[in-house]
Amino acid sequence: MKVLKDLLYGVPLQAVSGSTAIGIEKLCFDSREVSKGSAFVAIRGVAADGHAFIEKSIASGAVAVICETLPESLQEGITYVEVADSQYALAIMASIFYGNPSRNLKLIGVTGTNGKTTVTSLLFELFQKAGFKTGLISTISIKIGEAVYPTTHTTPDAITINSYLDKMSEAGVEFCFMEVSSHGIAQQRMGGLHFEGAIFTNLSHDHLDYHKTFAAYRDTKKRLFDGLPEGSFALTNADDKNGLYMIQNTGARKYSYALKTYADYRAQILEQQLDGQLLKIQEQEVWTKLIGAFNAYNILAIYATAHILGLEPLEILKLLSGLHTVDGRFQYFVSKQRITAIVDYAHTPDALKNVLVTINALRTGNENVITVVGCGGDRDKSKRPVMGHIASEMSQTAIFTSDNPRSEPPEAIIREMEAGVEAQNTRKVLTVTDRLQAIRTACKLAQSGDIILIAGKGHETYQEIKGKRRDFDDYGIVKSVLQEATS
Ligand SMILES: CC(=O)N[C@H]1[C@@H](OP(=O)(O)OP(=O)(O)OC[C@H]2O[C@@H](n3ccc(=O)[nH]c3=O)[C@H](O)[C@@H]2O)O[C@H](CO)[C@@H](O)[C@@H]1O[C@H](C)C(=O)N[C@@H](C)C(=O)N[C@H](CCC(=O)O)C(=O)O
Ligand SMILES: Nc1ncnc2c1ncn2[C@@H]1O[C@H](COP(=O)(O)OP(=O)(O)OP(=O)(O)O)[C@@H](O)[C@H]1O
Ligand SMILES: N[C@H](CCC[C@H](N)C(=O)O)C(=O)O
Ligand SMILES: [Mg+2]
Repeated sequence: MKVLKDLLYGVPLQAVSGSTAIGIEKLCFDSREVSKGSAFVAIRGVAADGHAFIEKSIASGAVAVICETLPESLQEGITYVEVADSQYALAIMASIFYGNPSRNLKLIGVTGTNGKTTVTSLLFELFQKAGFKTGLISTISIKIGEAVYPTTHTTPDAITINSYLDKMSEAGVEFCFMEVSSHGIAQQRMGGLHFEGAIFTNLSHDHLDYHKTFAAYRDTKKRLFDGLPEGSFALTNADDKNGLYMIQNTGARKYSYALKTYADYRAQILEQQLDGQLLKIQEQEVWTKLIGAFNAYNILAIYATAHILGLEPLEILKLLSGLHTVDGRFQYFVSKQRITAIVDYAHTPDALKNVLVTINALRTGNENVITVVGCGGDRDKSKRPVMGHIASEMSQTAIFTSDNPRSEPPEAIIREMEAGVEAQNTRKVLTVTDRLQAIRTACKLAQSGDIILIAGKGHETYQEIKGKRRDFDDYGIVKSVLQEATS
């Protein structure tokens, strides 16, 4: 059992009512999770205000309440702690509750609009293969060595993060690679963590529904680097126009990587084909199964990180060439009819453009590119016309369909995508609201040699419509449709 006053060490307090020398069995930020002996942290969120659930949490057994505003009437026998920032308090308390596990291993955070899952997952694979016990916290899953755990967020809440870091530390994990989303930073989910280093991939349009302006989104990402402890490292993409800005105020050791400009770590693309590309990294050639300029950046960031963390260049290059593509990231197969189907998690304008640039560079003649794409509901609406524009401009046929409409009418989302299509491209666009039918349509339209891109959902195994999730797997579906066509 933990003692409340120990959990509050380092949390700026505004007022305390009751004893802090009490035992705490469980730490919660959701009243529905509270049980006897819990400390309940009330958070003002986007949809609700945790302060409204203080009484409910006490009725469920909470013995301490941490909040930004004390309730008007205080209950006897309950300890109330007023803090300026509940989210920060939760993060610090969660770290202490689990014994500050981030200090028992080397934790490396990866942030940026695109490439976080790719970079963290491949660093995980590389360090495992190099013989280290390794951990991963990513959009797809959480891993501790060979053990795999499902996850709901790219960056989980502070309690979940610390509970997994604790498990990792118990299992003897030496390195943990973790995706750091802008929502995670804004909500201080990493508040009490000790980072060994952080990596910046790139910055482009996303999540403006939440951050409102691009500058606010950018500055949220920068906070990860501003907060790095002394002795840690900050690695940035010097080709990205915000790359140097990200690390300008950090106290960490600074490193950069780039394909175009001067940087500590440099790479060049020598050859490119569907099953891989040949890169030159720091004057050494290496073959990788991951294609596209965007993946050259990812591979270079991985090389630089492994080098900064002490691996030998030749060993890194050998391991890099053995890395597999990440689920749902440029995951492809070629059917018997010689149709190439690619499933990719491009759900931002920049990612969609990068993937289509890569695909178009693979065309040798008159092959058609058929893109099936939609945009998620209840999320950044301003990316919809931009993605509609890119898909119609860079494909011979674009089939606009549903992604995860969530609570929005799918047709309304598609209308917003259509608004970005230029007049000369409208004849290239088909609308098939049902994603399964859209994939079937693409398969029917494709001729031998053509390339089908199914973008936006990547590894996801569900589709969320009107708040309900049903099984859905882009890769499994396109594979079975194309195989049925030949059987
Ligand atoms: C908009 C957003 O990010 N919301 C996250 C946030 O919720 P919130 O604090 O706004 O929650 P809220 O529903 O307003 O409720 C406020 C408080 O009241 C509490 N409550 C609520 C109801 C109740 O009965 N009792 C109770 O105590 C809630 O637990 C909460 O503490 O904090 C929660 C706990 O950490 C998250 O689960 C939740 O993620 C929602 C589900 C979500 O969809 N988030 C997405 C957008 C997200 O975080 N995405 C990023 C990826 C972005 C990227 O790819 O770059 C991610 O890291 O996954
Ligand atoms: N370095 C990169 N630069 C630009 N685009 C990229 C890069 N790496 C991957 N992409 C594109 O972005 C998509 C998502 O990649 P990935 O899942 O690695 O990003 P992420 O940052 O983890 O995304 P999320 O914010 O959803 O967690 C890929 O499917 C690909 O289309
Ligand atoms: N990490 C992204 C995932 C979007 C994936 C897309 N398929 C959608 O549902 O919008 C986000 O939180 O916006
Ligand atoms: Mg991710």
